[in-house]
Amino acid sequence: MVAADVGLVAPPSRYVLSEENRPTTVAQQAKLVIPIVDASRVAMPDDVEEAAKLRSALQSWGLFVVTGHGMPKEFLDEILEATRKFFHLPLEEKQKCGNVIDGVKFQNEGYGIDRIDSDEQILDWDLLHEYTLESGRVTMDVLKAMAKLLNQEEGFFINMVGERFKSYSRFTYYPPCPRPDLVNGLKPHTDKSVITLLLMDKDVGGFQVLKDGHWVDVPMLGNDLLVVVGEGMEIVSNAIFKAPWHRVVTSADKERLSLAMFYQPEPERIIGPSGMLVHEKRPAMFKNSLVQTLADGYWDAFAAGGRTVDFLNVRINAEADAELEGCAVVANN
Ligand SMILES: O=C(O)CCC(=O)C(=O)O
Ligand SMILES: [Fe+2]
Repeated sequence: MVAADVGLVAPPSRYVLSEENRPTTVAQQAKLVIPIVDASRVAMPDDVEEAAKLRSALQSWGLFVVTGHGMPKEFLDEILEATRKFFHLPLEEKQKCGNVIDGVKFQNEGYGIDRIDSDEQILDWDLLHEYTLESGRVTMDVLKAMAKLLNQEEGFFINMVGERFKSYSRFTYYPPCPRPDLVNGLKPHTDKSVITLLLMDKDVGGFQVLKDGHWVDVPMLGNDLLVVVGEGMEIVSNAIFKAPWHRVVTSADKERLSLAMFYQPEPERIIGPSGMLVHEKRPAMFKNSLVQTLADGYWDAFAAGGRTVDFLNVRINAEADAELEGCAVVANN
């Protein structure tokens, strides 16, 4: 690109990050391999080897690639294709299902910045419904396996968050950006969910996770999904499982899609560290909070570039944030 072109294709200035917050070259790629867990194996009661992989993935990353989830390639392709079709509709069509009512009131469902959902007519309801069921099954298996890692009965986390706990789907479209070095696709954040299950674009990468103070690329996963621990899990597990910081960087010439399913506790529940995981050597790391309060605080925390537990002063003990020490990118954001 010649210098004169840069001005023409540069992103609008309000998207351009200050120098210290720009996506930097990703470090230490060669030595790092994102952990992989087989969902069908981890659901087996006696698969000690797979349970050990899950433990190590959670301890060192807070996320992992999930294989063996049983969803056929054609099914996942169909979902991504329907999502793409929706985002390619003219703006007026997409705005018919906008997430702002009467130009003011922001609602959870709809098309818009930050919170994006599907138009059921385009991304047909049956398809999304089936995906919700399938991904719910995978998530339940993961939650059961996580409970067993802590020597608790299978339903430990599921009961804590409530059997009616909710899944929100968020479809995100990242247009190509001529200067990926200057902007975020999605800024650094932790999820507020208990668990997030992510179906990512098969052709365009961009997801990065903060590991030991460095941003690390999560490669494209094909038919595999990504499980990400959220702040809800961090709270109920008394910070034994921690929510990783992650972000998305853009591509100069390709659009990117993702579909995130966020599993969240029933809004009227109070959540806090489980009594089973609080003891003399490990006091409670968080106060109890109403789920709805955490949910409401999330977007303010996101806007401020922080975590909900910190933004709402839910954290009692600083230990849970050790990973972030020395990371200017997030601290300054
Ligand atoms: O688009 C992605 O791959 C990640 C999305 C994400 O992290 C989120 O929606 O919370
Ligand atoms: Fe996220």
